[in-house]
Amino acid sequence: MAEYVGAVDQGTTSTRFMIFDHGGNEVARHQLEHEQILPQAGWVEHDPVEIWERTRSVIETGLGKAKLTAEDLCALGITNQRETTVVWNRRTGRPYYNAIVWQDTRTDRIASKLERDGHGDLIRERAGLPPATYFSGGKIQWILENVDGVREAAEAGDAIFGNTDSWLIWNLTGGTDGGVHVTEPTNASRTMLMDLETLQWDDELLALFDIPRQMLPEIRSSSEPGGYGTTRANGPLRGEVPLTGILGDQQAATVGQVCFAPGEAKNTYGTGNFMLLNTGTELVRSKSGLLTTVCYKFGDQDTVYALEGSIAVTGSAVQWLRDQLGIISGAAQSESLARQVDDNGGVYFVPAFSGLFAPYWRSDARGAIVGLSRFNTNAHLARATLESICYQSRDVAEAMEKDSGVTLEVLKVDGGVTANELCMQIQADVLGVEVSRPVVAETTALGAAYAAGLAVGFWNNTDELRENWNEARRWSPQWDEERRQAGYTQWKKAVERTLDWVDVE
Ligand SMILES: Nc1ncnc2c1ncn2[C@@H]1O[C@H](COP(=O)(O)OP(=O)(O)O)[C@@H](O)[C@H]1O
Ligand SMILES: O=P(O)(O)OC[C@H](O)CO
Repeated sequence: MAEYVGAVDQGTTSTRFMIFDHGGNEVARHQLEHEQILPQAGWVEHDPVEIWERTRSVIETGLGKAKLTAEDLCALGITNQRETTVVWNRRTGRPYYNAIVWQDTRTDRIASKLERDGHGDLIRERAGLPPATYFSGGKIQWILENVDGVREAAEAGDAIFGNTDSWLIWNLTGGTDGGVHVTEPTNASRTMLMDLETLQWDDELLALFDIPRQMLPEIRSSSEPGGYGTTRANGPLRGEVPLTGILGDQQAATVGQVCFAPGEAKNTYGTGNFMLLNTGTELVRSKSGLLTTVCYKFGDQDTVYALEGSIAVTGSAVQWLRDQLGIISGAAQSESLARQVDDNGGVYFVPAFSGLFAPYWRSDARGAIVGLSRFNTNAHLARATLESICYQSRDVAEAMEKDSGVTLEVLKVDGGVTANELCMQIQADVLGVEVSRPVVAETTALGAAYAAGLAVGFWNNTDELRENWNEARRWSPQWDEERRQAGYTQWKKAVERTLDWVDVE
């Protein structure tokens, strides 16, 4: 009997392969970054061929590090950056264009026209999303309209779309030689093209973007007992392993954090931040700027939904301090620099590089550093950057409490930024709630492994998974209410200053 489950986590900045045992413990991992292609302001692309090559490499090396073979894996799960759009030719296997990444804002005119033409309410009602550059629908439309030959090929059934889950599964299952073209509801719910209730592509939504239905992958479940397909013996695993789980990365982290009960929430701190609250089988429509999304759909069980607060720029603001400003040499130094001061010295930084996502949804916003005086130093800017991560999280937490009626008592956290102890302390202070980080911080890959392992009976049910979760570290609020409120009031003023900056009409 195979004793392990494998998971590929295809993220915004890197691709990881991880192997877990039955206790949810990490057995091996390998990770490789890929290039961030920034052709002009607001555009962000990835090379899909590079992503597939990195995926092959991390699987081969990860398996080698663990001294395991395909026979040791009972199943393979995939989790991925959501929304990022790949269109490729099913006969040649070649992408027509680079992947257009979720952060890319080139479709701002498409999104604002949808609202202007009065289609916003239909999209909000049926897909659970506001018209925004973030989601895949506009990105597919942009490729159809701007890349030669794609529309004809799409109508002929040759040009097909996928998020990176579909792209990798198609390649892992044989590519041009019988690759399967599938996805599942957590990814599909981020396209603006799926009906949240039927979990099927919706013709009325497809018509708004003029997207031929035959481009789209088949929507299966997130944990598929029969499997979507098996890996090929000539592929990176050198053997046939059933592919049985797919989850968008933020939903995977929710599963990895075992938020299986309504009212349980997690916040993942990576390139951006994503707070998800499990709302059970009830579809809660947000009135406060959150997204309604599918949390997971395991086999033929009822669909579980979530409310999500998506924040575009958090960890990537720390990267900006390193790469564009050069005031730190590595992400971890943001902590030591910020610790040189006791507070932000009056400085607030709103990193609205891609406009503002939840709960504002303002593509006309751009970044601002406000409150500067001659007294301020790099240390204040580093501190303001960490605070911006925490204040943006408070914005979405407030919206979540309003929409759901749930009061957050403890926030489960994960992701790269949670290595920053100061940032997590500020988070507890800004929210006024306990913040808790688990022992296995790689909750995204773990969630994909859980989805895959549940499908093949490696784990019997979600109760068994709960037993694998253990707390590693907890931060308690230290600020008094007056300081908390004063800081948040200033933050809201700073956000106001970023709005209505670019003309998207
Ligand atoms: N010690 C740290 N302090 C602050 N930010 C950090 C730290 N370590 C990593 N990061 C940030 O975390 C992000 C990477 O986290 P990760 O969870 O790997 O992201 P993703 O899955 O989005 O690629 C980067 O944006 C990086 O700047
Ligand atoms: O790859 P991450 O961790 O930055 O997550 C990206 C999100 O899925 C975008 O919606």
